[in-house]
Amino acid sequence: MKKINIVLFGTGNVGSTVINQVLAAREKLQQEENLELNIPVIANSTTAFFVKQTVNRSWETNFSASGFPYKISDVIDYVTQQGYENLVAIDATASESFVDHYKLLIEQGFHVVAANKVANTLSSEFYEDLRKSLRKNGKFFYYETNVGAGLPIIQTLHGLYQAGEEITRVRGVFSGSLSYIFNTFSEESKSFSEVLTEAEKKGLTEPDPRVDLSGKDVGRKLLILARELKLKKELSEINIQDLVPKHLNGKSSLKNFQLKKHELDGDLEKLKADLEEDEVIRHVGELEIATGNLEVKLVKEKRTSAFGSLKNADSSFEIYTESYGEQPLVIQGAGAGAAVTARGVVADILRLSERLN
Ligand SMILES: NC(=O)c1ccc[n+]([C@@H]2O[C@H](COP(=O)([O-])OP(=O)(O)OC[C@H]3O[C@@H](n4cnc5c(N)ncnc54)[C@H](O)[C@@H]3O)[C@@H](O)[C@H]2O)c1
Ligand SMILES: N[C@@H](CCO)C(=O)O
Repeated sequence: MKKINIVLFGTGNVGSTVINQVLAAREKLQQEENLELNIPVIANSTTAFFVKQTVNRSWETNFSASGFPYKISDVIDYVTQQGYENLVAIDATASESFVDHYKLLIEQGFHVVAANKVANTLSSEFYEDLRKSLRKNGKFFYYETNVGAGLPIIQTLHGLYQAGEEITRVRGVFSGSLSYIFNTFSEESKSFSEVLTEAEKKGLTEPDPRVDLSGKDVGRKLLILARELKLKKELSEINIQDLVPKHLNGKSSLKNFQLKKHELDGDLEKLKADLEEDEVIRHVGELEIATGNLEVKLVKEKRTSAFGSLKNADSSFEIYTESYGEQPLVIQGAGAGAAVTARGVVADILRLSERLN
């Protein structure tokens, strides 16, 4: 039986769902694939919980009762003492600083699966350095959920690129959160801030929704795709329409933003009032390969158009290539949400496990 040992960082919406999905799939994987997925360590920003083999369905209670403050070195020492094989670190945090541990984890024997987009969107130098470290240590890095949550965007684009296909343009509603927000705001007579609160409660937004509203999250996704296509780009080079007023971002706290988010309502109400009867607002990202132009913006779309008819938290990605010609390859479906994202993380773990002994 092949054994995979998962160390999961981030027990929020996505991370906790990953644990539950792995536990639910364990028996079937053992019987059908001869594969044993264990989760001996789970950790959030302050607390870790270690067990000998794997956490069980009472993990939340056990984590609260027996978790303890930890440092990353405690986790490494523990898995080393236990002699675990096939170690996989899952980054289900949204942390800007957790990625500083990747190199150490890789050097200490971990493969990495990340829902967190930060590692792929820091400087090109960090990006290349991380890949050098993976090659040097014979480790793998999977991050399909970085773009389109559970949708197979990165693997599709990567496969086309590797196969020699000329990709000319990628255009899409990249953000599941903003899709939900603008789909709902365009249709219903609720204020923008009310709809935003709804999206937050449904676990569709980033932990800090300003990361979505500022366009940074979609900017990150564009950058990740651009880098898959070997374009040398930085986040600062993307033209991003920012929906958050300056005084509510930057040094201003998340708490202050939550108190004052109704200040966004005026501008967005005005945009909505300017729509024709057959139009809706959509948040799109565009990547033009020939010019290297990456752009994130709000647009007006006809209700009947491909993007105009999107529902719920659906994302839609149009990939224009030489062989597909005028009609792009389209990938569409829920672009945010804990269940679909966690499923994408579990699928990454399984793809990774196929490459391990
Ligand atoms: N929610 C979605 O639809 C979706 C889709 C695709 C990708 N993602 C990505 O998944 C990640 C998690 O999103 P979420 O909605 O579950 O967030 P969340 O806020 O619900 O959970 C984040 C978790 O990370 C933990 N954490 C923070 N800093 C940490 C650190 N330094 N070390 C260990 N743990 C730390 C927190 O304690 C918390 O448990 C984000 O990077 C997000 O961009 C989310
Ligand atoms: N906030 C993100 C979650 C998935 O990364 C989105 O809307 O797409």
